[in-house]
Amino acid sequence: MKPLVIGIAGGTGSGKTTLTRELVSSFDGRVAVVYHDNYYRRRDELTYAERCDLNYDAPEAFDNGLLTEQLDRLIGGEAIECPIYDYSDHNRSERTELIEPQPIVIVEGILIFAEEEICSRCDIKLFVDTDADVRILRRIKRDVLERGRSVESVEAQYLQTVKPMHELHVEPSKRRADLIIPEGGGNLVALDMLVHRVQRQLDGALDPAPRAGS
Ligand SMILES: Nc1ncnc2c1ncn2[C@@H]1O[C@H](COP(=O)(O)OP(=O)(O)O)[C@@H](O)[C@H]1O
Ligand SMILES: O=c1ccn([C@@H]2O[C@H](COP(=O)(O)O)[C@@H](O)[C@H]2O)c(=O)[nH]1
Repeated sequence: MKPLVIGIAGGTGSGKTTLTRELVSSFDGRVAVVYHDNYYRRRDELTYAERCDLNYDAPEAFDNGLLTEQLDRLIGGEAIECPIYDYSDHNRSERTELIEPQPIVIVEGILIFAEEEICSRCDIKLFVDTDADVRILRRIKRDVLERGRSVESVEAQYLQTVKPMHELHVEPSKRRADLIIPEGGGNLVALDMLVHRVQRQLDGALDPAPRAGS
């Protein structure tokens, strides 16, 4: 049977990964996760300083051809060797990760609904909605502690690219979502409803992607 593909989008720091982890633990062993971030383009031709100045919040920053090709293979029941991205180096690492096919495939990333070819492959589209001030506070903390950045660099990047690209690409893509979840994985009511819905689809009690009026 074709796996159920769940897309999880939302701004940086909104809580996408937290929601993804909640779903993975709710459907233990039955979920494959594909992070759009792992498909940032390889930029070996640039120096580290040049890579620091790139715009990582526009759709062109990603190798969407590779993502859709690998996603289709996963949906078709094949394992994939997914690239692994190194945020500290602003480049794709040499390592890959084996992802086995599962009944549920989660695709997560800030811009997945801004890309028709990814959006159209998602049976359930979730958008995690969190206020911008909360997101930037979380991002400063995470980027300094986990991604090797200074507070000054996070501030500069946020004002130069992250915020304008969020307003141009991420926020409008919210319209394509089936469900908007305030605060993502911290929203226990939404999580509970979502888990029940996914379970019913796995049980075959619902059409794969039912639409109003259909
Ligand atoms: N509902 C929440 N309440 C408090 N902190 C949260 C909540 N959701 C996520 N966080 C924290 O915010 C940070 C960013 O969350 P994460 O899920 O990684 O966001 P994203 O994947 O959208 O960038 C993490 O440190 C996470 O623990
Ligand atoms: O080299 C890079 C690649 C990406 N980023 C930033 O990452 C976020 C997306 O990750 P979230 O986990 O959704 O926050 C995006 O806003 C990019 O700006 C980076 O800083 N450097």
